[in-house]
Amino acid sequence: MIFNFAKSNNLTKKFDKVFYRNLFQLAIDGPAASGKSSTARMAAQQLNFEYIDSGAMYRAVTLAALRQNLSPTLLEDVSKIAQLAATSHIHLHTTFDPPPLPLTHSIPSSSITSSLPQTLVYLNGEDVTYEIRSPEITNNVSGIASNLDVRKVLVEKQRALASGIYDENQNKFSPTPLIKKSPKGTVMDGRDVGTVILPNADLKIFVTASAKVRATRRFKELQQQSYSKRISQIIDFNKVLEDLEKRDKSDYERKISPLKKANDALFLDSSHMSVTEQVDKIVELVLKRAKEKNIDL
Ligand SMILES: Nc1ncnc2c1ncn2[C@@H]1O[C@H](COP(=O)(O)OP(=O)(O)O)[C@@H](O)[C@H]1O
Ligand SMILES: Nc1ccn([C@H]2C[C@H](O)[C@@H](COP(=O)(O)OP(=O)(O)O)O2)c(=O)n1
Repeated sequence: MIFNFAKSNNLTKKFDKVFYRNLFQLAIDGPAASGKSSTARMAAQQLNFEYIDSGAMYRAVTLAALRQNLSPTLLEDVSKIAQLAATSHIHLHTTFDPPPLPLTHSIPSSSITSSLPQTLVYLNGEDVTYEIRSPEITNNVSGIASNLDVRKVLVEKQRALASGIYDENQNKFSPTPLIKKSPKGTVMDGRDVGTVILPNADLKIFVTASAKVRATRRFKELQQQSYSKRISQIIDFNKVLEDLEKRDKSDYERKISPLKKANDALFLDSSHMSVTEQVDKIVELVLKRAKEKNIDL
């Protein structure tokens, strides 16, 4: 099924007004490993907000495309990838109380993050949470994300998700709001949330850190993943840094929706901040903005 964009646009506009009148929208953008998703999830937990990981949706489409041997550089494959983005059921579920990771003697206790919130990602009902973080997907996602047709489809779904009118299980837009629990707002992170997806967000934060700091974070994350999967794998820091800089270049320089700070976004350099400090700062900025705008959180 291909979405009727004109129709879904009208729906989005209509319910943006009705449903989001009193809900807070927080947009967080920034380069890879700046700490967007982990801190956005923790801030969402503290604020009772819904969390939407827009990057996970690009990753899920990349996985679907690679499984069908489709390449974003081949003209004949491009429309097939956009079609896959439209027809795939991508379901995000953030759990604030995840089950503990399997313990092995080789995991340093400092690296166990089981008490942190996690976002489970389902592609057509299959749990692909870990698969979409593999180096193969990471190295191919920029090519898919720079495709205009894919972006049109996913931006539409992301806006509808933030407005509570997209049913991820059915892959359908709904005429009535779907969020069953009552979050006080939405936080979405990505590259174009403040500039394209939610241009009227109540607060926009552009978070970054130096490439070396970000590569160190990714390096530690990859080491931890190989511990928990019980595989001994040599991870080369210079390769992690090189891949990250390559992806930065592609995210910043692409023609469509490049990674860019929105004019009205606040800049947050997390190079010298701990995760807790970063979360506290985000929560503080949200509470301050909500007070200024008379939004009751
Ligand atoms: N301020 C911080 N200090 C140290 N590590 C951090 C910080 N913010 C995030 N991290 C860690 O860095 C890694 C990448 O963070 P993540 O939130 O996935 O980044 P992004 O979503 O921007 O790609 C994660 O392992 C996370 O726990
Ligand atoms: N709103 C978004 C979110 C992500 N993307 C692209 C850019 C990134 O290279 C990929 C993956 O995003 P993701 O946030 O998962 O990547 P990192 O965790 O920051 O490494 O998707 C995008 O183009 N627009």
